[in-house]
Amino acid sequence: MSSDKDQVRQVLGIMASEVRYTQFLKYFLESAEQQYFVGYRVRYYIFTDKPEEIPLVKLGNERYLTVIKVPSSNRWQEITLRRMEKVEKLIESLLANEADYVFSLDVDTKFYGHWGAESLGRLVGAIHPGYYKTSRNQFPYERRPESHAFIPLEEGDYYYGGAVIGGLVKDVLQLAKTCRKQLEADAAKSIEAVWQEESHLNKYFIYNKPSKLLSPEYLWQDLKAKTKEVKVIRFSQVIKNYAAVRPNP
Ligand SMILES: CC(=O)N[C@H]1[C@@H](OP(=O)(O)OP(=O)(O)OC[C@H]2O[C@@H](n3ccc(=O)[nH]c3=O)[C@H](O)[C@@H]2O)O[C@H](CO)[C@H](O)[C@@H]1O
Ligand SMILES: [Mn+2]
Repeated sequence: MSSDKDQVRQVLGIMASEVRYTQFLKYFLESAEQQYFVGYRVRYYIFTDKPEEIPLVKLGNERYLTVIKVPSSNRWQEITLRRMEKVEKLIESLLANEADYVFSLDVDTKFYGHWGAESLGRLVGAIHPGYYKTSRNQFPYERRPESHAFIPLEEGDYYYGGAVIGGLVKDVLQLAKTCRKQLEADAAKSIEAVWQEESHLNKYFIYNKPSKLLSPEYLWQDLKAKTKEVKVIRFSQVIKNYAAVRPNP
């Protein structure tokens, strides 16, 4: 696959920023302008219940931002659960003919280092920074057989973070659609997977393996101590006061 700049029509970042998460957007966008696909056509899509709180950030040449208003939720689990549905709808309604690649990203994050074409692939996942040293039977996969996200102890390759999902628009659509259906099937049985959409993502990746794995360089957490093995941190979750930013405990 060539990822030459002229052959990539557009790369997109999709993120949810609901309830009090708009406060993270200024740093997210400012740092993305410095690091994320610089030199490519990029369009950010931001889902929010508070469009008036989206900060004005100066965007570079051929970089655009679209705000999509969504209803408010009272449960943070609801917000993350519905990300798959948002990604699916957005790709179906807008992106199919507009872009080649898409990434869904958490907004409570900052870019500290270059993130470019080396991250592109048909289907892209990132290894969760909390579990790259953990053995498989300790991964926080959904372990209740009643859930569609269920993974038995002897299955699975890695534990992937829900904060970074990417790939070709067509492949990300397939992922989002499948996970959305599984989430709905669980909801119909009144079961919510232990890590919501992240649990379903992990299940999907067992049977539909990512063609590219991003190391925890691409998904770090500011609160984690620096380690010898991860030398460059490119994208990292900021430290947040969960009680202050989420709508419920
Ligand atoms: C590092 C990583 O992989 N983090 C994942 C993890 O915890 P996190 O603690 O990172 O979850 P989180 O609170 O950041 O929520 C995920 C994302 O949902 C959005 N949001 C959430 C709550 C809210 O009130 N408003 C709002 O806009 C926002 O874009 C946020 O970045 O587990 C979540 C599922 O449970 C997601 O899979 C996250 O991606
Ligand atoms: Mn997050």
